Amino acid sequence: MKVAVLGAAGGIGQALSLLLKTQLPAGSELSLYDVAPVVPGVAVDLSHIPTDVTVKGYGADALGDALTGCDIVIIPAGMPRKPGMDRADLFAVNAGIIKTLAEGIVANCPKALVGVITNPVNGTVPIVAEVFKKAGTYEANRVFGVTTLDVIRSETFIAELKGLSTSDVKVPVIGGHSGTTILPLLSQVEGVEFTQAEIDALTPRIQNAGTEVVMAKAGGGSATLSMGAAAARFCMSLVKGLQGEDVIDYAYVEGNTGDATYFAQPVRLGKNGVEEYLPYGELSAYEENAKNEMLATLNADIKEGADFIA
Ligand SMILES: NC(=O)C1=CN([C@@H]2O[C@H](COP(=O)(O)OP(=O)(O)OC[C@H]3O[C@@H](n4cnc5c(N)ncnc54)[C@H](O)[C@@H]3O)[C@@H](O)[C@H]2O)C=CC1
Ligand SMILES: O=C([O-])CC(=O)C(=O)O
Repeated sequence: MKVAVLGAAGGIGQALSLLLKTQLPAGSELSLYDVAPVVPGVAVDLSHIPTDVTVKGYGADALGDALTGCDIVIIPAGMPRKPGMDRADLFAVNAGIIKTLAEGIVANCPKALVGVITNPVNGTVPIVAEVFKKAGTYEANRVFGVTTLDVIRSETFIAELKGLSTSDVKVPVIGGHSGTTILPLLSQVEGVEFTQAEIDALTPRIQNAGTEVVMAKAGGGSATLSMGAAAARFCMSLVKGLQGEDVIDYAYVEGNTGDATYFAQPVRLGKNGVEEYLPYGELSAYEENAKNEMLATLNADIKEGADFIA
C-alpha cells in the first residue's frame, strides 16, 4: 500500500503523517510531498519511529516521484483561515494549488483514491473532479471530500453533553463542509434524545466548530491536530476498504442523494473506493428545513469550483 500526503509539512500534514506512520499496515510506503523545504526532514524524523512503514520525503520538484504507484492520496496542501475569514475566502489561493496537484495525480496515479482536505472543500472537490474529467480519468467513486472532522466533533460534543463515552456515539453528518452546509443529523443518533433547545444550540456549535478553533488560535491557523486525527481515521477507512473489508463512512462525494452534485452522505467503501452510495435516511422537520436552506450556498460553492476548470 502506498499512501501520499500532499502538503505533508503543514500543521495537518505532519499530524496526519505521524498517525499514518503508526497506523498503516506493515509493509506500506508513506510518501510525503510539500513545497516547503523542511519536508525531507519531516520524513527523516518520522522514519525513526519503529513501525514497518517506510517514509520518504519529496520536495517541490518531485511531485511525480511522490505520486507514482500511489493507492491513496490525501491532500491537506494550501492556506488555512485566519480570524475574520470564511472558508470561501481561501478559494482564490487554494484553487490553483489543488488544480496543480490533481494534474499530478492524473499523470502519475490516475487510479488512486483521493481525499481532499484543502478548503473550501465544497469547491476544491469539484476542481479535482473537473481536472480528472478533462483528462478522461474521472471515476466519481474514487474522489472524496474529507468531512470526518465534522463527524468526530459531533461525537465529542454529544458525548460531553450527555455524559457518554465517545466510542458509544455515532453521528451522521451530511451536506458540505462550511457553515450551514454542515448538517449533523441529531435525530438519527441512536440511544440519545435531544430537546429542541439542545438541537438549537448543538447544531450551530458543530457548524461553527472550525471558527471556534480559528478564534482560539488567534491568527495562528485553524484546526490541525483534530483534523490530523480525522484524516487518519478516514484514510484508514479507505485502506480497510482496499484490503477487502466492508466499511461504511461519511464523505463529500458526487453521489446519488439528488440534493446537490456533491453532497456528504454515507458510502460503503471497498476495493474501488465507493462500492455503494447509501441513503442518509429520514430527516426531522428541522433537518429537512436546514437542508433546503443550505442548498443555494452549497450549489454556488460547487459551481465556483467547477467553473474554475471550465
Ligand atoms: N476539510 C477539513 O475539515 C479541514 C480543512 N482544512 C484545510 O486544510 C488546509 C491546510 O491547513 P493547515 O495544515 O493548517 O495549513 P498549513 O499552512 O499548516 O500547511 C499547509 C501546507 O501546504 C503546503 N503547500 C502549499 N502549497 C503547496 C503545493 N502547491 N503543493 C504541496 N504543498 C503545498 C505548505 O507548504 C504547507 O506546508 C487549509 O486549506 C485548511 O483550511 C483545515 C482543517 C479542517
Ligand atoms: O475552519 C477552518 O477553516 C478549518 C476547517 O475546515 C475546520 O476546522 O472545520
